[in-house]
Amino acid sequence: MIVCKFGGTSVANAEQIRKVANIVKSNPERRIVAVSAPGKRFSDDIKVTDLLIDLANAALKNGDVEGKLQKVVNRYKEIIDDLEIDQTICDIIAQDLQERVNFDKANVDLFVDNLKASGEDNNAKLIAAYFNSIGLKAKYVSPKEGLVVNDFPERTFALPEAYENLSKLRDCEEIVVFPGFFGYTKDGTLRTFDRGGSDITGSILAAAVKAVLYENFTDVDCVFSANPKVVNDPVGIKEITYREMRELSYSGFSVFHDEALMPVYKLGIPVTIKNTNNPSAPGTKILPTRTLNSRPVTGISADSGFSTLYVSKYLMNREIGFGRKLLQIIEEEHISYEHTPSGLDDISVIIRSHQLTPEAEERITKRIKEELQADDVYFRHGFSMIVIVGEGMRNNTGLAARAASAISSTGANIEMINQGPSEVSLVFGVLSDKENQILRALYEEFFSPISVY
Ligand SMILES: Nc1ncnc2c1ncn2[C@@H]1O[C@H](COP(=O)(O)OP(=O)(O)O)[C@@H](O)[C@H]1O
Ligand SMILES: N[C@@H](CC(=O)OP(=O)(O)O)C(=O)O
Repeated sequence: MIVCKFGGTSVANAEQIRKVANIVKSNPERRIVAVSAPGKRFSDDIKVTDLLIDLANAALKNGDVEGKLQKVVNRYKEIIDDLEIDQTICDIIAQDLQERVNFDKANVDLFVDNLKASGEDNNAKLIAAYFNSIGLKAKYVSPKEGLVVNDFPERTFALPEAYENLSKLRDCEEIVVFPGFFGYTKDGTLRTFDRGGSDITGSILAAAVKAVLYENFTDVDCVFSANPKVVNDPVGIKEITYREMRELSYSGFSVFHDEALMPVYKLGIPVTIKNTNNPSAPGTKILPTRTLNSRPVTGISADSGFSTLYVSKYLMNREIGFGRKLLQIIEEEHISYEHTPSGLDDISVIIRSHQLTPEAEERITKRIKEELQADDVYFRHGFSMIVIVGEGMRNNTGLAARAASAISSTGANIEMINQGPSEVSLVFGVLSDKENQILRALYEEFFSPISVY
């Protein structure tokens, strides 16, 4: 049994949904299909999820609810008309959206989650109806039927019982069409995963039914060794390990959500990234292990939106518990951290900037000064992390020097270097203004002139 996930670009309009049906039809092993909300049809288009966030904000601030709701309905209506499926589904979608707009607004996050999730929920109903209209026996299955997630406000994740509950989908006679991106808490509250979280749903389903393969369909032939929107014609990756992919998707390879690897990783279920627009291309295989080739670096990613908290104190290294106390102050603000590069008397904590507010920064700074008697404490913003990843890196000397020299050729200053103990990745913190230039310079250093798949 194969679980497939089709991303927003693969279900953005009627033409794409026809391709999805053909892909599902072409292999009888494809029994479970997770779908996203309609995504971008062209580069300046707006994803349905973003239209829904806009609608939710209008509902919260007494904005143009009717106009924004109609915009969402129109996206579905166009698809329904083109696919020539029963029009009643359009009325069902309009009514569903109206009900969600009238939902309790006491908890703003849960209200927005409820509207956001309708993008995939309604698309799954629509796609199941289309499959049936062309004789492909299919059934819409709601995440209410077992995708149990944890309670608010912690980051959303599937509880262990979700896997047991969803395992029964194995026995479904029809093709299961399952909406991505959300689940329900034990008391029936809807919660979404992070943006891009339909990848996570597909992975949970694959693990639950113990699929032989999780196929993730998107709009590129494979995972490339660098973002194709920044680097011209990057090398395609044929095989990549879970941990290489985890590092790369964490730090900018938006093609696959980093949290989506966990459920399949535990069971060793292989993942392939494939193109809905070119399904015969072999795609990229994500596997527990791979044979190393002559190239030490598998991919280079870059992501912006980082801040650093800098703390210095003379004789910090002698003070037992300094690091723990510092991280506890951050924990008490419900903030997670990414890296902690340190010297003898100073330490930096790298944090995703979206978690910070001026008030939180002030509180943290004050507490570190008062409680830890630090000499110097301040935040800096506007950083990017550039990550070089490869299982072959640990057997290669001089790699960090080559990377540093490529970065310095752009005139950028390296603000931070971090190498994890597994030596599968090397992280450089730089100011964001040179991010793309640095990515291109590093690509040139490690991949040119080789440009074949
Ligand atoms: N290293 C990479 N390899 C392939 N695609 C990448 C990479 N980095 C970023 N991307 C982008 O990821 C996009 C696919 O992800 P996404 O937009 O989430 O698709 P979907 O709609 O299928 O969920 C590609 O169109 C590509 O621009
Ligand atoms: N629609 C949601 C979830 C998702 O996974 O979408 P996509 O498959 O288009 O990345 C989002 O935009 O975040």
